Amino acid sequence: MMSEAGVRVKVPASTANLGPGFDTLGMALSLYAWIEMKPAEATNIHLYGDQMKGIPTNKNNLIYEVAQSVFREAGVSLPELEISMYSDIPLTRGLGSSASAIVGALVAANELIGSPLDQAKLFDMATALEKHPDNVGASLFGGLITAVWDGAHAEYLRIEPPADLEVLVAIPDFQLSTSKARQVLPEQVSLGDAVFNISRTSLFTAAMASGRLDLIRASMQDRLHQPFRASLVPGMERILKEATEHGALGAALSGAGPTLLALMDRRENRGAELERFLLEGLGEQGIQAQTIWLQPCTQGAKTLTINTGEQFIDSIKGEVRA
Ligand SMILES: Nc1ncnc2c1ncn2[C@@H]1O[C@H](COP(=O)(O)OP(=O)(O)O)[C@@H](O)[C@H]1O
Ligand SMILES: N[C@@H](CCOP(=O)(O)O)C(=O)O
Repeated sequence: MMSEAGVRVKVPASTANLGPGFDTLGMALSLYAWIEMKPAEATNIHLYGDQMKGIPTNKNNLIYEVAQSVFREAGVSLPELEISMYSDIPLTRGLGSSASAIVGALVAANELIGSPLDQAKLFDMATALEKHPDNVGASLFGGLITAVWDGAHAEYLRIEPPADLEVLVAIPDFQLSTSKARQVLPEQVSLGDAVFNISRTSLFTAAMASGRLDLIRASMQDRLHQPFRASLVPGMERILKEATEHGALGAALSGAGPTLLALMDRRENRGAELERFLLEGLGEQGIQAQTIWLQPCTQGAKTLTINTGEQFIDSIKGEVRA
């Protein structure tokens, strides 16, 4: 049944790959976007927050287009929508902004028309749009996910991240689109490098599933994408190599970058040292960055209650970062 009052969805950011798990591993993070969607007489798109600059507010908007793909799939016609969105997820920095927008739009549009599509269908649609299941899986299901995609269907397993895991991200002040960061990757890799990554991804996944934070250092290593992307993020190579000497359990390029991510055990008391190391490592290369401490987010995209008369932006004020 159609929800005339509209629906509101909160969706987490995500970090993909976690080093070795290229296009496979993703983890939801405690940084969020909110999307509200209502049936309307004419389409109107309101975007709030500094992160939304430059995003179209007409029917070319990704949220609108994704919503229409849900309606098409469900055989429903709903061409005019009122959409509001606020996001704390920086665009084009490797924190899954496009995945969270896609997942938020899929979940909101589906809920708006009475949820005819199940989660598995939404995951397939999200992966087909994003082209890899890692970010969208994390934003949809929360926690750490390991996923496979055969071009039509995605399968995943969700792992509860260890409770003591903390995440530090250093977000450089420049954008790097995922498509540009994929263009530098080789078409073929050696058997040795494939084995290197399979073994680390397997160990990392098993370590996370069993709470063995001590195994992150050995397993958060990659030869498939980070070495090729290093030239796009000056300072990254040294930071990834030396972060464990400054309190990190391990470090990686977040998604396709340029954000760098370090995992830490919250019982360690070396957060300030690690933060300084990341900022100095980038600063030496002339790159300004913002650091944010985050937690793994255990919940995926969720629908929120809309109270009568409550304005979208007022309703989320207490929760946004800025
Ligand atoms: N809320 C949104 N509405 C419309 N487009 C968005 C939204 N969020 C992200 N995008 C699109 O996704 C692009 C970023 O995707 P990508 O290069 O994969 O980086 P990332 O997902 O790591 O932020 C943006 O440049 C923009 O075109
Ligand atoms: N596996 C992808 C992940 C891209 O993540 P994003 O957050 O940068 O969009 C890749 O490494 O290309």
